[in-house]
Amino acid sequence: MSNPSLLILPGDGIGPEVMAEVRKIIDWYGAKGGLTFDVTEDLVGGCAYDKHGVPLADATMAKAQEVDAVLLGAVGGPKYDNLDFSVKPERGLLRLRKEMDLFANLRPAQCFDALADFSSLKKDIVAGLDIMIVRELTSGIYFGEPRGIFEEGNERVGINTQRYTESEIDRVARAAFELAMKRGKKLCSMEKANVMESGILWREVVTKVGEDYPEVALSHMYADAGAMQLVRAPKQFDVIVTDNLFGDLLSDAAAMLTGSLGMLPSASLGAPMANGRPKALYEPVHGSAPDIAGQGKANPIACILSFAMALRYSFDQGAEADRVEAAVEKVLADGLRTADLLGEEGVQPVSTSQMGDAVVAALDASL
Ligand SMILES: NC(=O)C1=CN([C@@H]2O[C@H](COP(=O)(O)OP(=O)(O)OC[C@H]3O[C@@H](n4cnc5c(N)ncnc54)[C@H](O)[C@@H]3O)[C@@H](O)[C@H]2O)C=CC1
Ligand SMILES: CC(C)CC(=O)C(=O)O
Ligand SMILES: [Mg+2]
Repeated sequence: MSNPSLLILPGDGIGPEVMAEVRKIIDWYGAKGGLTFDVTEDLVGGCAYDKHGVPLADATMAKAQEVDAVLLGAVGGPKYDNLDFSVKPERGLLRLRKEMDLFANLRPAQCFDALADFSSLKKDIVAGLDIMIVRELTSGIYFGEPRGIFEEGNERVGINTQRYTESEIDRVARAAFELAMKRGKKLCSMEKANVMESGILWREVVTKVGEDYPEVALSHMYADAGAMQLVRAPKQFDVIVTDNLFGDLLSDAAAMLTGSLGMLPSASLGAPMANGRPKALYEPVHGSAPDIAGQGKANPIACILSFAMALRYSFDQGAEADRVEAAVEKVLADGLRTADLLGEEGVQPVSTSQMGDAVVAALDASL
């Protein structure tokens, strides 16, 4: 049987820095962990634009469609801010998500015990936190038409369109209910049905899908109140399902409950392939962090935990995913902190690479 295949797209800014640490873990699995992956690497984002004039070459897109899973670092940066929107680095990532049809973006926010003191919230509010945000990823306002900047009378108008079909809502709702069934059997759906027709339809369809999952306690919240509840009492939630834009915002906010944006992984999943596993792309929730890029300051844990999600969802290696997560937990419990996790007096930060090395050492110790 052939090895599982991985396409690695490090991208821009801190993307290559955090991905280098994931490569150490992939190498560790090849050498000692009994799992060998066929890895190919390619360009996405600004670096792809620099080489090909587009943020995602067709050949890279085709590779992404063929492999068992894609791992992505981050895209974008100030160098590309004034590019025409059609070739901006972020469009490369949007194209991957759309053409791979990765409609369910799983963004788990877990507060490791060692970081409970470091969260933006008080310790008792976040200790033991383990919630899952399911963000719809291939539709909504990031993709709806019409979009653009148009002339209207004697001024310009910027337009984006929030658009959801029933089937788009149905499939992401089902993914969220399935997850809720495996977790705490509680699902909260967030939209703005009070002011948006797409929100009204969202609520109707999620409620209908809920009839197929009578064991799951379904609730609905307006997304603005949901944002407030997320920082007031996050442990009231188990699984949250929401649209593309609200999910983008709520998951960055949830990251700070865990201590840092550098802690939040994600899995973007589509329909099952012939082998029964979903089409999938794994990436940290954070961006290319131009303010710290090239300085060895980036926290690689979000990217490492994204690889753990790949082990779980694409490679049927739940025990190995647990092993990687336990290794991360150990290095944090040992007191290692990248600069984004510093708060305590007198603690010296470790570099991106030292954090990756420590996780590999913890994997060694786990054998
Ligand atoms: N999935 C992706 O590739 C994403 C790309 N972006 C792009 O990234 C660029 C920068 O966007 P920003 O709004 O600054 O968001 P960002 O997520 O890159 O950074 C926000 C803040 O969090 C910090 N941060 C992020 N990741 C970190 C890590 N691993 N370790 C330590 N600190 C970390 C940064 O230093 C910065 O202060 C933009 O071009 C944006 O479009 C933004 C979000 C997601
Ligand atoms: C295309 C991305 C830059 C949008 C984003 O912030 C995200 O998906 O988290
Ligand atoms: Mg985002």
